[in-house]
Amino acid sequence: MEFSSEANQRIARISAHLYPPNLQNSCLRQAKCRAKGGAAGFKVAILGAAGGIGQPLAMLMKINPLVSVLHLYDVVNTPGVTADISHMDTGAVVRGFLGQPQLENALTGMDLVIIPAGVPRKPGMTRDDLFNINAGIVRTLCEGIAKCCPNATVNLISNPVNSTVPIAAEVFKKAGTYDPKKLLGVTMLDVVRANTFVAEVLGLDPRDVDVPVVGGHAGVTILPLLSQVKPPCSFTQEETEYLTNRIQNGGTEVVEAKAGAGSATLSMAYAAVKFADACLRGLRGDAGVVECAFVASQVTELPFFASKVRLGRQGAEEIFQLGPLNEYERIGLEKAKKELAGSIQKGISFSKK
Ligand SMILES: NC(=O)c1ccc[n+]([C@@H]2O[C@H](COP(=O)([O-])OP(=O)(O)OC[C@H]3O[C@@H](n4cnc5c(N)ncnc54)[C@H](O)[C@@H]3O)[C@@H](O)[C@H]2O)c1
Ligand SMILES: O=C(O)C[C@H](O)C(=O)O
Repeated sequence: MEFSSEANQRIARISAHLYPPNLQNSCLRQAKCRAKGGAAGFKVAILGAAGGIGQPLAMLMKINPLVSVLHLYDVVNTPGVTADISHMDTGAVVRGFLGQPQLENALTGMDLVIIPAGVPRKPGMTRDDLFNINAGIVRTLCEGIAKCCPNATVNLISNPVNSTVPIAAEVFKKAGTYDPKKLLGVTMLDVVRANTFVAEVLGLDPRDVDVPVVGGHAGVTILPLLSQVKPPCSFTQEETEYLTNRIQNGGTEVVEAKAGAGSATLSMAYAAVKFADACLRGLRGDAGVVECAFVASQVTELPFFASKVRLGRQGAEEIFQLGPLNEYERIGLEKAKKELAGSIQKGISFSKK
């Protein structure tokens, strides 16, 4: 087979990694066609793309018109997932990368890296029980990001988010590439759940409801600000307690319902795409893109905290204060900060070992 340009040679090399010889020609043909017709847009990598979140997330990002190139990386099964998703007749060019030797190629040139790599919970576990396995996975992947796409925005999904975000920050600091505006822990699922549960109670369409959820992403660190719900409304004490408890335990509700088969994947993929799309609109320069995320923060005395952030060309360009809290929320905030402090410190200590 002859390759006339450097781009074709690259496609052929990738194809040779991913496909048996009889499929390499068709892969090359497809990639060439897509590359020629490829729309202007952002380059996005998903790390952990063959997993329960990764697969539907990859499918939804392939539909996103802001994405021109979609890299799917995992330690297993990416050839199959990539072949499958690449048949969708949408604009993004999809390429698969399998295993650690291909991590650098997966990351080079990316604008946005989304990380759902790592093990999920089983019933009876806390998110912190995932620390021992997921901390090392996140550290390795972030070392790759620091080396190959140090300016990329990172959306970190892997649990425990309250610790993995501090780990990522330490990796980037060590590499000299840390930009706090570009490292975002994904807490969007808490907001998605809060909107849904609050809408149920109010008898509204969830698309018309906006609930800020601040703090972190585990148990009592998930703090819905029900006094700031839009449209403005009020709740009885019983409703407040029911909603706060359901939002804080939404993840556990799914883990128990799945009975050993993992945690939230489909609603998480939806939430991850909603958040990634907001990041891409910010990168494009759209005005007024505001979402909740777990970021480096001065909103409290803790070094990281989830709150509303304005997403722009530089990432989280503005971090909003919490606004007025009622007594119930002030008590919740103190509990959240106490637990968060330990989880953040655990992540930082892991990275300094
Ligand atoms: N932030 C959130 O709101 C939120 C919501 C749901 C799940 N999660 C977390 O997301 C993570 C993934 O959940 P899932 O249900 O998709 O799990 P999963 O086991 O179905 O998929 C994880 C994928 O990661 C891959 N992986 C493992 N090690 C890797 C490595 N070193 N490099 C690249 N890929 C690697 C696995 O091969 C697998 O395909 C879990 O930690 C889970 O707790 C977070
Ligand atoms: O609950 C989990 O373990 C997964 C995730 O963090 C969730 O909130 O669904």
